[in-house]
Amino acid sequence: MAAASARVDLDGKPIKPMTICMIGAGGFIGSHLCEKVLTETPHKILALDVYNDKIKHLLEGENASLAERIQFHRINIKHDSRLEGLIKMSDLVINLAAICTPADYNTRPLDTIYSNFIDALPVVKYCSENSKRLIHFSTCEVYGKTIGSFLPKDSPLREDPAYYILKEDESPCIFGSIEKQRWSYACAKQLIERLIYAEGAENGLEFTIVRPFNWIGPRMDFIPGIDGPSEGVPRVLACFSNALLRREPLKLVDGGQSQRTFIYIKDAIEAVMLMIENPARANGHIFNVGNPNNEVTVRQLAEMMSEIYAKVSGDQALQSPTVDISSKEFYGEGYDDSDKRIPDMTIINRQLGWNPKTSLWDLLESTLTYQHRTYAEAIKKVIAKPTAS
Ligand SMILES: NC(=O)c1ccc[n+]([C@@H]2O[C@H](COP(=O)([O-])OP(=O)(O)OC[C@H]3O[C@@H](n4cnc5c(N)ncnc54)[C@H](O)[C@@H]3O)[C@@H](O)[C@H]2O)c1
Ligand SMILES: O=C(O)[C@H]1O[C@H](OP(=O)(O)OP(=O)(O)OC[C@H]2O[C@@H](n3ccc(=O)[nH]c3=O)[C@H](O)[C@@H]2O)[C@H](O)[C@@H](O)[C@@H]1O
Repeated sequence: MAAASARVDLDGKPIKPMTICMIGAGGFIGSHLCEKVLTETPHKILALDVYNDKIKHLLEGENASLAERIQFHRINIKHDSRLEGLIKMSDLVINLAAICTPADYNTRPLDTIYSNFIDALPVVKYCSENSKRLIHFSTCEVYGKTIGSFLPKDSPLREDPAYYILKEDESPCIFGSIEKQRWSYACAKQLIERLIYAEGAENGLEFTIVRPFNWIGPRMDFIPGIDGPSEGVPRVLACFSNALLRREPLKLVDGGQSQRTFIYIKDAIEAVMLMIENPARANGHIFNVGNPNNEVTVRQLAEMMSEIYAKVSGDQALQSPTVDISSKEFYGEGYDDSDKRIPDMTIINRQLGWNPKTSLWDLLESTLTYQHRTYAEAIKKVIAKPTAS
């Protein structure tokens, strides 16, 4: 009889230890997933990435029992013959590798399309040929714009959830015209989803597709000039954190009217763990993973972050905490935006019984505490440095 403490899945069946090939393990989501897998399960990780700074604390053996279950392979999946061998050694493949910062979609559309579609192809192929289960990270951006956004501004139908809630098995994918190169990312992600789905239908590939809705938290992206390029433009959490740390106004693109639902990375990782350990319930499904209760406009996000940062840093908020900027000036030609993103949670609830827990205020408070602790001193030094005359 199994020990009372044996790990069991949602159907009460014991979970066997597995080897997970995690591609893109050195990124934001990968670093949190590695931490969770190592600290709470007996599974092993083959961690593939070109960088490992965000998982160094796991690799360097501060805790030897964790470090012995993770093996880092510095691999660029664009061109490395070791990829198939590592996939063959695994029970499960998780693919997180991608270019996924909006500033790149319209300025580096070729790299974006190659990264999100072409470079993912061999991963799908090796999984299919070697009968390996695949969890692939897509994006909520595959929904593009809401149907409601095409209605007249004063239409009462805009208030009807049927016109804006995003459902995995019903909502269409609505992108802008080809010259709006913003959609290069969403379109590449959509095509790789379709290919994975077809591999499942025609060749029996066991797959799960994850559509994250703005997961945020510690270790997301970089702070320009500190642990990333000075001219780099990360996603909104890091852009706003950078401005707060430097005591500069937060830039609101096109007035900050777009709406997003933000979810705490730690809540989202719980959902991924359920997918990993419940293949019978997760295979063949596409899952929205987001927090429908945490909706704000980008302007509201900026105001909330300014208030919370003042609290955690002890510094007074700026008199004018935000400034408007056009999308053309901020991102360049070809930018476009998703108007509103609220995930429908029916499928993930039914299959995995998962729900997000953390409020926007709480997740911003813990994330901004981390940002302040990690970066405030470094920023002070950079600002104090005399510039060459
Ligand atoms: N964070 C979110 O809220 C979010 C939302 C929607 C979708 N996603 C998707 O989730 C995945 C992970 O996102 P993230 O936020 O952790 O991004 P990230 O940029 O922090 O992580 C991606 C990692 O993949 C690695 N990588 C990229 N190309 C590679 C290559 N050719 N070979 C090896 N490694 C490579 C990068 O070095 C990086 O460490 C992406 O596919 C992204 O599109 C994330
Ligand atoms: O996170 C997600 O779910 C997906 O959405 C993101 O796209 P987006 O939400 O548009 O990217 P952010 O950089 O986080 O921007 C959010 C909003 O803030 C705005 N913004 C961004 C930065 C800034 O300084 N100011 C500002 O107003 C943007 O224009 C946008 O409307 C990225 O495409 C991916 O990481 C991911 O696939």
